[in-house]
Amino acid sequence: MTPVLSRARGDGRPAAPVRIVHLGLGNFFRAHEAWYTDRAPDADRWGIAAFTGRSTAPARVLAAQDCLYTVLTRAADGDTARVVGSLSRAHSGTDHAAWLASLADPAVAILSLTVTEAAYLRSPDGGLAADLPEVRHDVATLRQDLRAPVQTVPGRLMAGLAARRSAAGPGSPGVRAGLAVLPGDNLPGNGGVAARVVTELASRVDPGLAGWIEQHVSFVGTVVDRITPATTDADLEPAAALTGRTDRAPVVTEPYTEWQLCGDFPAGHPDWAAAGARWVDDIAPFEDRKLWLLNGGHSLLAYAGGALGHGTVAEAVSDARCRRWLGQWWDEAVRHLALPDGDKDRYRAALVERWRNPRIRHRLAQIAADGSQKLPVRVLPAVRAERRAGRLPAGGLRVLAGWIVHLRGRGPEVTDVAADRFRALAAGPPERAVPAVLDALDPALARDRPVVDTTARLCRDLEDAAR
Ligand SMILES: NC(=O)c1ccc[n+]([C@@H]2O[C@H](COP(=O)([O-])OP(=O)(O)OC[C@H]3O[C@@H](n4cnc5c(N)ncnc54)[C@H](O)[C@@H]3O)[C@@H](O)[C@H]2O)c1
Ligand SMILES: O=P(O)(O)OC[C@@H](O)[C@@H](O)[C@H](O)[C@H](O)CO
Repeated sequence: MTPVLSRARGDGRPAAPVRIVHLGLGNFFRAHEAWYTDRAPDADRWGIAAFTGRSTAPARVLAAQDCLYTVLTRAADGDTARVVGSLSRAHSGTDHAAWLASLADPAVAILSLTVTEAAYLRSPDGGLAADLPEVRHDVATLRQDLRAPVQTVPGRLMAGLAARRSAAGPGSPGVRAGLAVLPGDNLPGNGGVAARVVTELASRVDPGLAGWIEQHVSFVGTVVDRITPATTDADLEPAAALTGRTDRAPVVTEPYTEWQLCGDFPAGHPDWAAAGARWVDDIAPFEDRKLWLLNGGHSLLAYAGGALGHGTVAEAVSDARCRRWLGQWWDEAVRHLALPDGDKDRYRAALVERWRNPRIRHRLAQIAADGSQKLPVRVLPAVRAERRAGRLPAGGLRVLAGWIVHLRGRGPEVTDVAADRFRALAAGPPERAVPAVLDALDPALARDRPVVDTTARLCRDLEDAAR
């Protein structure tokens, strides 16, 4: 029988001392930040302690193989494998004591997270959604006891930072406080978003902590790019064939990868630049390029392609109708991207190649989730910019129409933090549903007659094409 991955047998690298604590032990983190860390020349000094969201299974499976796992880089013509050893510890998210202790450790320099867009719990104005029951629960709990288990991501971050402040307090003068928070979710200004929800929560619980965070914690903005679909059982065998080891938790990803970072690391960081990451002074153009062209394009394929009956990105992008719609959306979006034309053209061409890779099975259902959180950042900025320029952007409106058709029951099943509200708004004839959904996304769009009429027409066209 093929032996299980094991450091004692010489697989991966020896576990490095923990200097990074990560929340969200998902596939993307393992194919991206942990992979860059493993490839950094100073990897032997930067171990990661990673915590799951809520489930205990990923931590258990990884711990049983010494926290080692295989990254299968899947090109159109074959796989290559790398055993990644940068995870030094894997914890269940339910182990709150370990979370607090890890962040109190003065050797820890970075708190990173990949928790999905929805988990930041933002209100429509971008601040913390303080009225949500789970946020109210965390505020009440933390006011009583800063070490008590909490439910939300902002609550967990705040509790961890409170533990760090206690460890660095006057009683422990030698303890270094400085820490960088490093989000890896697909949100514009993700560093600022994380800073805002955590500080707003802290202000409600312990205003002194909010001030301490401002003084000691830096929030780094990032753009992350590497298509990483959910692993299936069919991926276990190729991983074992390439490494000669049994791995119950391999990750499949594409060869293409990018990582832009912008911000300070008060207590240092691995030499990620040597592994291919790039530090930039202005991250906004890279965010727009990634979120509008890739993620916005993905959403178009998920909703419009899903309505046509496609199940994966590769299937949808092979459909000439979807490719025409993509081109239309991209032509609109790139007019508002502050990057050289050559860069935009290269990114577009690369995207089509990346998505055509038939060996990456990226399910449209995975991408379709949480449209209510994603469309406002992936599609609406370019739609608004086109309207300001006096144009009617049918490509962008088709993404919105696709989502409305999806909410009305076409394509993948609806999974959304606000599913009930948006499904109810999207019910009934398109003439009523379209302005109702647009109004919830942005009231100005619902007041814009040509936008409403065009979106309703695109909805009807898609529903006809889906029949
Ligand atoms: N998969 C990709 O191609 C990709 C690429 C770029 C960025 N991302 C970003 O990474 C995120 C995760 O993607 P993934 O592919 O790893 O998904 P995944 O399903 O493998 O992992 C999601 C992770 O988020 C955690 N999580 C979800 N809700 C949470 C909550 N309320 N509290 C704490 N943790 C929570 C889960 O526990 C899990 O660890 C995406 O939502 C996206 O923002 C993904
Ligand atoms: O993971 P999400 O839901 O933010 O978005 C789905 C995909 O568009 C996304 O995961 C991309 O694959 C990724 O952003 C590529 O870098």
